[in-house]
Amino acid sequence: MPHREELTEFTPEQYPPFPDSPEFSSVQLETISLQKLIDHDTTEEDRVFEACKGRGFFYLDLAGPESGETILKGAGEIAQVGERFMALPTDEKMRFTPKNKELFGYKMSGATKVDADGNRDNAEFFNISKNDMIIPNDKMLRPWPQNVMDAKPLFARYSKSAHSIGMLVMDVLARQLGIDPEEITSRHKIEEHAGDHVRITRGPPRKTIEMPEIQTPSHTDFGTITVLMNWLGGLQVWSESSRKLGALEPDVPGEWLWVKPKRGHAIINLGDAAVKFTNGVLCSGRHRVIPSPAEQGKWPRYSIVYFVRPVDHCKLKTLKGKGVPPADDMDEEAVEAKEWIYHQAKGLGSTNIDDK
Ligand SMILES: O=C(O)CCC(=O)C(=O)O
Ligand SMILES: [Fe+2]
Repeated sequence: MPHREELTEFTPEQYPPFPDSPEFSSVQLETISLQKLIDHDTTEEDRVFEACKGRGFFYLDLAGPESGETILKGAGEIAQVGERFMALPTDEKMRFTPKNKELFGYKMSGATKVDADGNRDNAEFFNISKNDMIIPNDKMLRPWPQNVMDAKPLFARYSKSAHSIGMLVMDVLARQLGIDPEEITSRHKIEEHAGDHVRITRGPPRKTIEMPEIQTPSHTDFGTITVLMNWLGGLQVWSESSRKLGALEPDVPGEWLWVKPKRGHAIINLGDAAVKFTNGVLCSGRHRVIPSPAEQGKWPRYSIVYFVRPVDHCKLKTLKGKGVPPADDMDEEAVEAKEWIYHQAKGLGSTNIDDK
């Protein structure tokens, strides 16, 4: 295994700050304290509810609780695992492409269409299944690269912490909406198989000042809630919130606004399953990733995402609650989460997922 000195790509201590220029207009997001949510601070609970009904994105201050510290420290350690994996030859990485209608494994750069003209993305990512990381090696459902196996306890710890943070927020939202919190917890049991994964993304340094490349195309996340850690700019959100699911391009007029990385904080955003559960009361914000701005663009960009998703065999439907407008699908047999996520991913132009 290479020594620490050989890791040269993920060097957050060297990154210049996000440019302070009106050219790079950024979005104002609320900052919520994880500690206050754990303490059931009602003002903080109201604030998180408002943020999730609005844009569906907020910063989460991770300082204090053990789960927060695990994410803070663990994200950097996972990025180092990612740097080692991304440095492997392409043939080696392609041994881990997704199978079985799942999104776990490696996606090479260019595997996703970014627009109707068929232009392609230019970031690679690797998705590591939560379930395989939290069970003994002989029970795992697929092979993993040696450097992921070497860091399995780290992935297990990270997945459990991110999942618990996501569930804490969802519990607050359920109570605010009068949804029985058990309807949410039973659909997100950590030990049950789900599409949850840690995603390590690497985007290459920017080629030109005009930055025409798209690292991750315009999308809303498919799952319930996402815990994102990044160190360089590049993430953008669409200025207007929209609750329509699926389209590649924003369907309401607006503009892309930068989301400044904030040290010590995760960026939390809701996904389409949260919209579905609440019949559109909660919002899954549309976002994309382009190369980092100005001087920051000289570095390859790493991000570490954890997607909390409903368990494979639960029903994806509107839940009952006094704050949830009734919907047609409330009492009928609904589609199962695994199938629903597969179709959402296909609809986004992913060509690297397979139904075999
Ligand atoms: O890299 C980022 O900052 C965001 C990535 C993202 O939106 C995703 O992987 O769904
Ligand atoms: Fe995303």
